[in-house]
Amino acid sequence: MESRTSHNLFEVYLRLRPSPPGAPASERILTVEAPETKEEEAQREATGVTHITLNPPTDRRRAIEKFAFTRVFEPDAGQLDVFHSAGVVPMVEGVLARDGGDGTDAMIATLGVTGSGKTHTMLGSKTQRGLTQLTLDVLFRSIGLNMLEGLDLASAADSLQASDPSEATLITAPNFIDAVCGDAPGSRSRAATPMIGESHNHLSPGPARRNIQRPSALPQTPDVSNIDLCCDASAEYAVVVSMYEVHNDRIYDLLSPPSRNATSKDIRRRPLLFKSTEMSPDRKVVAGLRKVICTSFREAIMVLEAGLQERRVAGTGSNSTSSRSHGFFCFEVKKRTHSRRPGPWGGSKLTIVDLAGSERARDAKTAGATLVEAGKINESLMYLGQCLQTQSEVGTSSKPNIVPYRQCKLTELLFSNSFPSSSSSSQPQGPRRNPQRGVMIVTADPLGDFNATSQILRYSALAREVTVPRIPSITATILANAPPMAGRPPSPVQTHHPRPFMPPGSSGSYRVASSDERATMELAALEIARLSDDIDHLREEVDIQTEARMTAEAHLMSMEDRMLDLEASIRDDCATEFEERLAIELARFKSSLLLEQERNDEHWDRKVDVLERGLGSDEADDKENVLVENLEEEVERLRRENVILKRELASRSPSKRRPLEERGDCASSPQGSSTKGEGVAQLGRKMEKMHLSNSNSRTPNGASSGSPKKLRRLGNRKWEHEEDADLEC
Ligand SMILES: Nc1ncnc2c1ncn2[C@@H]1O[C@H](COP(=O)(O)OP(=O)(O)OP(=O)(O)O)[C@@H](O)[C@H]1O
Repeated sequence: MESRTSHNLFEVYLRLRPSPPGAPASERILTVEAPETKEEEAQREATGVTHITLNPPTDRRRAIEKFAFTRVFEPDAGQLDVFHSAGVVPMVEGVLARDGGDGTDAMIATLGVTGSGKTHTMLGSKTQRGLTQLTLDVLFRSIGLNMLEGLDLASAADSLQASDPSEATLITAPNFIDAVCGDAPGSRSRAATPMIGESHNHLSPGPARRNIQRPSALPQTPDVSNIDLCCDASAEYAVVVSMYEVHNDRIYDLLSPPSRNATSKDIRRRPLLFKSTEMSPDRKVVAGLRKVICTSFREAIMVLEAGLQERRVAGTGSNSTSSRSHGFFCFEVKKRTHSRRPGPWGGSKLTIVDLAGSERARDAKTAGATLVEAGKINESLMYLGQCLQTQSEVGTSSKPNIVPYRQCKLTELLFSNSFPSSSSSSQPQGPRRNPQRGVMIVTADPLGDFNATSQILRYSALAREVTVPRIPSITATILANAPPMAGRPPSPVQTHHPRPFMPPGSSGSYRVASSDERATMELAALEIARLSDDIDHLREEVDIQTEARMTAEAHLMSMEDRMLDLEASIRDDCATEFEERLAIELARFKSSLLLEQERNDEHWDRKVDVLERGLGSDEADDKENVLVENLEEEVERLRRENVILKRELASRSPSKRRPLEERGDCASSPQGSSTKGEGVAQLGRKMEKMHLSNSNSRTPNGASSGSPKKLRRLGNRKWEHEEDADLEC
């Protein structure tokens, strides 16, 4: 079996946890086999142990499997052994990029069954440092004097914030620590989670959160002060820490306090988005995190402790050590040229991942929400397993290997930086980043659950071989039915190691049987062997089917959850759209109502106009009527005057009695044959005519030659003269 290493995704190491003292060695399911040849021994000295054997429990008839890893750490391996042998130091060197440039991202992750030692490996214990502390110690020590100083921090914070592509809120470590530690004044108040894109002064204390205790003494062992790496001498550095967890396929910030719902007063954590940014279109980032700028190892450890506490409390509601979520601890090593006019910030990041432990729902006896949670964890680990298996199949498969890492948040976060970034069309000049270097430390308990351990090993091993197929122990079966041999206890070896079928009688230790009996026994043995084979087959089938059913159930649960989410979002969308449309329709209705009102008003205005105009024409008619009345009055008056004049004429001398006839009556009767009666009637008509012509030809000053007043004022001489003329006629 060839163990092969991958340079693209992860180097996979297996770490066996020590067994409790007094545990029976016979129950060990994982063993490291001793080298059988000198060559094997030499190779082991050079590379260390690379294979592990998985022995099924004795009550099961399953094949013995052998798994290959980059290296297997036996139970006695300490934290420092793992730190050195897993190649953490070269990874830190890659992140520091001493020869200039941005460096290479690094990721160290642990994978294993619950209780197998993942957290112990990554975070250590009260007395021992884990890989995280050791790595950070080396990192900060190596940066040394090139670390940004306190005085420069204020100005650097702004530029760090500006260069961050993840819409994060940056805060300095002293302020963050003051806000989260129980001894900080005013730290008891809980402020809201900053919104995405929201920023506040990174020098002011950020919102307070759960109170944590300042650790009085941090573990000092193992000591890594002898490891001294070089950093880029021409650069100044800052370390930006962010922490988040993946729980039920959602990402939550561990450095932001949960916000309190305004209405229900519930404390809620807002899930974050994992999205592409303009600055790095082909690389995704977790958007909206809170990040803390640390300039010393101690600060980084304090921030780490705060995030871990949040993870414990938020994940389980208690300070339980069991990880119910996948924890991501990111240390972005920012660097820029160290000169009077510093250049832009670049750098790379080191991510430490403490994955949740896989657990068999049947064995863990979980129920309800915890079962769903366990289902989600198992589902995400199954997807991770698929990705890792793709890596192990690279050498054996002729098909192009596409890592299916987009199936869940966990694998997206773990693998999205594992491939070289292609410069996008929008940024053709953009820097081309190296794929991250990844180390996966698989932890296993040699005394742990066989099925769970077997599944994890199958997922993660670089290669696998079924080395010793277990043949049913036919002889043992037959011998078990045979009468015990006198004076000799049955050997335990017989139950563990297959032996070829020995026909009774070939050895003196068996009783001599007749040929018939032998033939029957041989047939029986063959039948038993066949049945045992069938049973083995069926058992394996059942195991596979059970595993598949559990996976399907977990998948179903997650799908149901997604459906609910989808339904909720569709409902939200529908409600929003309905409200928008309602608002539009209301606005339209209001505007048409206004228009209608305006039209009505206009209509009424026009009606009023018509009415007014109608009333105006009536007035004109009235004026005409008044004029007619005036004329009638005038005629009446003239008639009266006429009567008066007639009376006057009648009272005058007979020689002067026909003055009016002189003025026109003679014209109407040129023959002079008109009678006296006709003359009087004509006079009346003349008078009316005269009056009308007077009224028509009235001069502006009111003077008229034919005015009756003037007529009245005519002197006697005139009348006489006129009368004379009449007479002449
Ligand atoms: N290599 C080791 N040396 C000493 N003790 C260990 C080692 N590995 C694990 N342990 C102990 O085993 C216990 C369980 O380990 P740990 O909490 O690290 O498991 P885990 O895999 O992180 O579990 P979970 O998935 O539930 O978080 C702890 O008490 C730890 O101290």
